[in-house]
Amino acid sequence: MKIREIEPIVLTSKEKGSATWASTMIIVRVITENGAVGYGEAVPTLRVISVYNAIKQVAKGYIGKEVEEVEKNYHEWYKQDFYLARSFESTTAVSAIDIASWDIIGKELGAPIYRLLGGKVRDRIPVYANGWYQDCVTPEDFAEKAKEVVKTGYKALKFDPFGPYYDWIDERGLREAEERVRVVREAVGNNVDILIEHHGRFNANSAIMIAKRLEKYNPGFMEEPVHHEDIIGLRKYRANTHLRVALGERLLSEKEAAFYVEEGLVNILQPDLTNIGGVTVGKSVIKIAEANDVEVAFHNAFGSIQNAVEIQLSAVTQNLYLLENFYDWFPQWKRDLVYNETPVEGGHVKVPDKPGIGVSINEKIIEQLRAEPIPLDIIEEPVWVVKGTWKNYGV
Ligand SMILES: O=C(O)[C@H](O)[C@@H](O)[C@H](O)[C@H](O)CO
Ligand SMILES: [Mg+2]
Repeated sequence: MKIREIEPIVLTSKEKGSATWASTMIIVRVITENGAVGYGEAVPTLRVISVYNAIKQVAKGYIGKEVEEVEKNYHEWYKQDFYLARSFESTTAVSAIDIASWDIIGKELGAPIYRLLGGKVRDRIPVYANGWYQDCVTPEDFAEKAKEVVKTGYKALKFDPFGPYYDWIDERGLREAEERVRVVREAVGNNVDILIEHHGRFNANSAIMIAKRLEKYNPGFMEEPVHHEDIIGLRKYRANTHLRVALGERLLSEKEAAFYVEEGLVNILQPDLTNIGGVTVGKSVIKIAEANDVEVAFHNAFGSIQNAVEIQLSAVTQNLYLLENFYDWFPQWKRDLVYNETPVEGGHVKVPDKPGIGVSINEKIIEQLRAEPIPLDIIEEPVWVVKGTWKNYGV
């Protein structure tokens, strides 16, 4: 089936997400010559306009191609683009089109993606909570909300306890971060995994000081402890702490993921199907991790189509640690977009059996919330921060 049309669509609403960049979704609708329709999702961040335009450019390479030939189509674009693995805009565009292609293939064959990839190894996906700590500043704020989260059945939660500290941290920052983590540990008990998000913003020395302060609370992992491209710093960090490192949300290709895994720089890999190359690249990255005793916890911070396809891949991942989950902190419209077909129950999501990405798309929501891509305003609290945890801090 030849691809006839590829349409990028920006969705946004007055009802916002828990982080600024999560308030918008960029989705892609792929239509074949015989009228089959599939959906994918791309990453918004601060680059809504450039991603929207990148999808239009990448589409030129996919229109007229056989939708089933996902491997060939990916490599054809890799060859054309030249800078593919260096361009987030291009890889997220390819990823979204690839996801939509798999959606179409699954729908044509009447099979969910997990069946096309060898079948599921589990029926329910264990998830961890993120996005739950909006407006938390004091240790008590964090403890109170953490208690509510575990009450609903979550066995793991992630948060960033470092407020507006950036690049380096001082004694006050260390003490306050420790206090937040200490009270959360006390609030949730010892059977819940506490996952520490650094958002890739510290130099190695500060990250090492943080690790030493927090190790007594047994964090499940330390995520992106140093700046993304600081491989020297990451090596230094690895040499100075035994804590497990999680990273992967900014990896843009199979080779890049292989490098981190094979160099022993990561314990828990967090590939994001919406920018690493979709299902086509994602399925082999899982295998690279598995062969090297690295667990997988897909990065899943944007929208309900990303969530749906990552549930499918989590179902086939033997070495799955957890799937990230914002679902309970999504604005309602994101749940409505997939008819709320993937709710979290008792810290798990049931793997849906519908074909393709496993959920149906509510076209009415698309028509209601479709928006022009516009530049986002730059405000003090960066787009990746869970709202209200930075600007109210008072440094
Ligand atoms: O691991 C993650 O989920 C990412 O680092 C981010 O996507 C943020 O957590 C999100 O922006 C909320 O702050
Ligand atoms: Mg992260």
